[in-house]
Amino acid sequence: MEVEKEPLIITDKNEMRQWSRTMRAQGKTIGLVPTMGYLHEGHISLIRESHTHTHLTVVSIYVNPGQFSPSEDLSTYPSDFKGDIDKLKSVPGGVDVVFHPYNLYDYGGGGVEREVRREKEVGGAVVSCVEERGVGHETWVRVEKLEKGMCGKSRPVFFRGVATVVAKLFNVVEPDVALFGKKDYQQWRIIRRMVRDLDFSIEVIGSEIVRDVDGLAMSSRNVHLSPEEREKALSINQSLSKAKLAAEKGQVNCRELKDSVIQAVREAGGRIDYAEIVDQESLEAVEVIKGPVVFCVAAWFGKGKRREGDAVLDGDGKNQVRTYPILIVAVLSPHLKTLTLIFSPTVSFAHVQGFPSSSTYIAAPDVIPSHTKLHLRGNLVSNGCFLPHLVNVRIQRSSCQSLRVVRFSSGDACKFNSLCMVFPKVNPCAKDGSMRCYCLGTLINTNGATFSEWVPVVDQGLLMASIFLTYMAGVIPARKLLSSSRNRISLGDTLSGDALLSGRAAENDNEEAKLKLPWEIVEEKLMDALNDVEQRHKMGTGFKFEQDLSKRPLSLYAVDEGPRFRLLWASFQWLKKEAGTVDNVSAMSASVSRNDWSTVLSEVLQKSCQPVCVAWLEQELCLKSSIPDKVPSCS
Ligand SMILES: Nc1ncnc2c1ncn2[C@@H]1O[C@H](COP(=O)(O)OP(=O)(O)OP(=O)(O)O)[C@@H](O)[C@H]1O
Ligand SMILES: CC(C)(CO)[C@@H](O)C(=O)[O-]
Ligand code: BAL
Repeated sequence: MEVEKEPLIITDKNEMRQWSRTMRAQGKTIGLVPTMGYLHEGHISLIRESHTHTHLTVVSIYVNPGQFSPSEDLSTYPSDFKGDIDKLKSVPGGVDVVFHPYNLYDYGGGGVEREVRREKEVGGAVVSCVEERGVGHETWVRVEKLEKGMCGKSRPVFFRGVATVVAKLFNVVEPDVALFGKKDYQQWRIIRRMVRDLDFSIEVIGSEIVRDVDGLAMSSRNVHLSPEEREKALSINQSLSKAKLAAEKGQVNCRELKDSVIQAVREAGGRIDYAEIVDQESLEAVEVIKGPVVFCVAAWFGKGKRREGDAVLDGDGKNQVRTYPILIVAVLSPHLKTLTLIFSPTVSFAHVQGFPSSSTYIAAPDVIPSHTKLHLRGNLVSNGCFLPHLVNVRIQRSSCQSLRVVRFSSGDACKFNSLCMVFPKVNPCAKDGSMRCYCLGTLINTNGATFSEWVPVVDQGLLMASIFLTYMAGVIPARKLLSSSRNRISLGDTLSGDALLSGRAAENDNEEAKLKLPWEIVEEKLMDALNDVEQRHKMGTGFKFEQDLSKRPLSLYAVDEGPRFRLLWASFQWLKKEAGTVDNVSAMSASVSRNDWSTVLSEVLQKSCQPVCVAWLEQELCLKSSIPDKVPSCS
């Protein structure tokens, strides 16, 4: 096992708080990933997400007795602390601290742990294993409305215990950001509400569900499922996927959508706890889909073992392809060896290797883990034509995930015009909702394109979109690393999401940089990148354009290092100019709220994406020589 970083293990609350305060005094930001241990890829995805937001990451491992009633499975909850630490050691980027308290309800001498006989808790009293032990803890946080439905119905003390222990963790760890999985959708919403209502100064981020190779949402309790039960439990995800597809095709009647899921789960031998389509914010049941909703399901399989799953439906049942919460996008061409993918909604990165032929894929983001190497197998193009189709793609990783990929037919190319780009979390300031930008549709004129022309045109547009996302995600090479890691600055490396090479991440580390305004920092980095590229070209170590570039102007080769930085440069100038028109963004940076930022960014992006892409495309298509001699301006 390759050790990335040895986490510091802290068991004492006061020591934990002291560590956090020391780090914060040094200007470091802290991300907290609360867990109950027995870690899997779902947890790891939260850690990766944390890396994109903060300097340091704390993972708490604590099986909280406060959220279990005495009749629930506290005593059989799986645990393997040593195994957890081993997993955490090998997470890319590492974990700084594992907070593993023995008892978070120990206040030093006040309470007495004692056995209470089971009979005492029957009779309607709402008690958790904390009260049962008589430790004297009596303060609970309740998020009164949101906790009522779904899981709250069958587990009356659950959310009270979750909200309370998370509030305690927040007070002990004092994080800047906290990360939760949307697998437990209601829990995530409840924590967000608690943070808002109690004025915690913490950003709560929801992370997409990570599924196992068979499609089952990863979960610590899955270990209790027998292979047969596991197989049956897949009915939740499978029927939810069908319901999601039906909703995307226009089915807005929730009764019918729910019935189809309930029936499928029952037929597989599951006992439904709940199957609800609810408003994403209020969690109130919805009868007809008109806005953003989420379909939550919990069912029992086997002896009291339960699986949960959920699927976010985009509210507007009228739209079809357009309502995919895309992006991305693999841009695949036969001559390419690797290519960077950028996935929304987490704006994460991956290389694609070994793809078989020219194709463009749009992947459903809910099933894509971040930082993933993809290996596409089989002939994905049949009869020279793309059919809208779902295919399974294996991901090269020890724990394989399944990846749903939507292929578009050449006939669907027109639909592509109306595809909206979604920039959900282009930066940590983005709101929970998505920022939409319709720039691609008009840029790519696929009308009348033949099959062979269509792919490169679309590829080109998508790649440019990716570059924008990359820019916005802060993945611009850091100044201090440019010279020392020159040989690493290739298309793949630069976009790999490697925290070391990430402009935003490196920027956070750079004390000097903090003193400057964001625009200046980015400007400097870009200038360095461009100078670096030019120098390497002069020294003959840079990328050589293909001889026949002019014959294939839309080839992806046109977007190698130099052009890519020039596009970023052009984008930057445009963004700067646009930013000036909405207000002086540099000056605003210290004062605007995070939500204002996302609105500003959204507007700026919408106004600037298309013209800058067009300007850049014009520049690049006119390039006769292989060596760029000047930085183009797009104004
Ligand atoms: N498959 C997953 N994808 C994304 N996030 C997940 C996934 N599984 C768990 N999480 C998140 O990890 C955090 C810690 O969860 P927890 O330790 O309870 O694990 P779990 O797998 O959810 O356990 P359980 O089997 O009890 O449901 C929660 O925010 C949870 O939503
Ligand atoms: C948030 C949490 C760690 C609180 O104990 C738990 O409910 C979980 O792991 O989902
Ligand atoms: N992630 C859910 C924790 C629980 O079921 O207790």
